[in-house]
Amino acid sequence: MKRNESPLLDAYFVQNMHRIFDPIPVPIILVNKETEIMVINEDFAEYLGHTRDELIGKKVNLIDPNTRFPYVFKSKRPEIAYKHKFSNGHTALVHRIPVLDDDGEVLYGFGMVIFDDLKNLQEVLERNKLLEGKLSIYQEELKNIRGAKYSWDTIIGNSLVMQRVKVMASKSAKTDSNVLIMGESGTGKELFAHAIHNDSKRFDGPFVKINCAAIPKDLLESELFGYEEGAFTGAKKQGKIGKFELANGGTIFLDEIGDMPLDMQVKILRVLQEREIERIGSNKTIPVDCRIIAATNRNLLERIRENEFREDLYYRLNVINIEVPPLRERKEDIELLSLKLMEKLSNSLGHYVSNITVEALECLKAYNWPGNIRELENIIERAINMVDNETIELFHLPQYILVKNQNIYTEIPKIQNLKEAVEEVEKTTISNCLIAVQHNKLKAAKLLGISRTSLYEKIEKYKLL
Ligand SMILES: Nc1ncnc2c1ncn2[C@@H]1O[C@H](COP(=O)(O)OP(=O)(O)OP(=O)(O)O)[C@@H](O)[C@H]1O
Repeated sequence: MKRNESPLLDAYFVQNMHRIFDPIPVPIILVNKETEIMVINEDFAEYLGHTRDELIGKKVNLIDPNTRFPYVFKSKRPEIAYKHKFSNGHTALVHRIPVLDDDGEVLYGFGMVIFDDLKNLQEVLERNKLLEGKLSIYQEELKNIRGAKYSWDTIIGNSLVMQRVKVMASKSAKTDSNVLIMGESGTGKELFAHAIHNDSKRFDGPFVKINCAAIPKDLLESELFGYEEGAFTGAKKQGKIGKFELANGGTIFLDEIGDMPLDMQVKILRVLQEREIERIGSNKTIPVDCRIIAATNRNLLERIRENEFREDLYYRLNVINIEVPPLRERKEDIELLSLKLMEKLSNSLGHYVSNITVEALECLKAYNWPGNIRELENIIERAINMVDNETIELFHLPQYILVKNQNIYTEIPKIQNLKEAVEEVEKTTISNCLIAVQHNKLKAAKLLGISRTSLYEKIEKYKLL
C-alpha cells in the first residue's frame, strides 16, 4: 500500500485486521496518522462503551479526549505501560506505539490496554510482593534447616593432628567422592561434614542429615527413600519425599552409619551404585545427584568381622577416610577450645565469663575426656552457670573431674595461708552441696551439719547465690 492511500478506504484490509485483533483478549486499537480509528477490536469497543461501527473512522479524541496519540506521533517514541484515564472513568495501563515508515514518518498509531483496572493491578502487585516476601522467608528458613551451618573456622583446634585432619578434609571438599568420617562420639564429625559441604561445589545445594541410629528401623527406609501416596497404613495421604531426594544437588550426611541395619545397608549400597532411588510403594526410579558423607563412632572393620556391616558398603563409602582424633590425643587444643566455648556459651547464656584459672585449665588437661568436645562443652556451660565473676575456677568444675585429677594438686602445689585454704574448701563444699540438692537450703544445711542461719551467712559471704 502506498503511503498516501487512505487505509480507511480499504475495507478488505480493515476486515482482515479485525480478524486478527478480535480473538486477542485485550483491548487493541489502530489509528491512522490523522488519529482516526481504523481498527479496534470488540474488547476495546466494549470497554469504551460503544459498538465498533460507532467508532470506526472517528477521530480518537472525540471518543477519548485524554488520548495521547497526537503527542506520540510528535515524539515518535512509544509510551510503554503508561497510566491512562479514559473518559468513561477507567484508569488503565496502556501501550501507545507509533508505527513509522522507512523514512521515519508516522503511518499508524497502535494502542493496547495491558491492565484495564489499576485497582486490581495494585492488588495483584501487593499479593505478588507478599508472596515474594513469604517465599524469601521460607527460602531462608529452608536454607537454615537444610543448609550446612559450620565451616572450617568453626572447627577449633590448632594441634598438629587437627591441622592434618583439616588439610585432608579440605582436600576432600574439592572432590565429589564419598567420604567416611570416623572418630569417637563428640569429636566433631558432624562439624567436618558441614564444613566439607560448605567448601564444596555443592555449597549452594542442600545439606541433609539423617541419624541412622536415632530413627527406628521400620521408619528408616521411608525417611531415606520417601513413599508414594497410600504406600502403607499410617502413611501420609500425599506421600512423602525422602532424604535422598531432598539432598538432590547437595550432600546427604549419613550419621552413625555403623548402626544401620543390614537390610538397609543393601539398599544404600544400591543407591551408591545406581545413583537412583525408588520411593516405597512405587517402582518408578528417580535419579538422585547427591554427595555422600557418612560418619561413625564404631569400628567398622570389627563390625564387618561380626557380620554386622557389609564389606562392599564399607569400601564404597571409604573412598576418602577422615579420622577425627579424640580430645585426649590433642590436649594442646583444650585451652583454645575452652576459651572459644566460653565465648560462645557466654553469649547464649547471657552471662559473660572470659577467664579460666591455670589450675582449672590444668585440671581440664589432665582429664581423659571420654565424651570429647561435647563433654567439654557441657562442663564449660555448667561452670559458667556457677561463676559469679568472669573467671572459671577449680571449684566450678564437677567433682568427678577433680577426683580423677587429684594428682594435679600435688603436682602443682599452691601455697596459701590456712584461713584462705579453709575458706576455699568451705566454699567448694557448700557450692557442691547446693548443686547436689538443687539449692534446697534446708536439705543443704542438714547435709553440711550446720544451722540454716549459718548456711545463709556463708552463702552470702562466698556469694554462692
Ligand atoms: N573442633 C571443634 N570446635 C568447636 N566445637 C566443636 C569441635 N568439635 C566438636 N565441637 C562441638 O562438640 C559437639 C559435638 O560435635 P559433633 O556433633 O560434631 O560430634 P560427633 O563426632 O558428630 O558426635 P556423635 O558421634 O555423637 O554424633 C557439638 O556441639 C560441636 O559444636
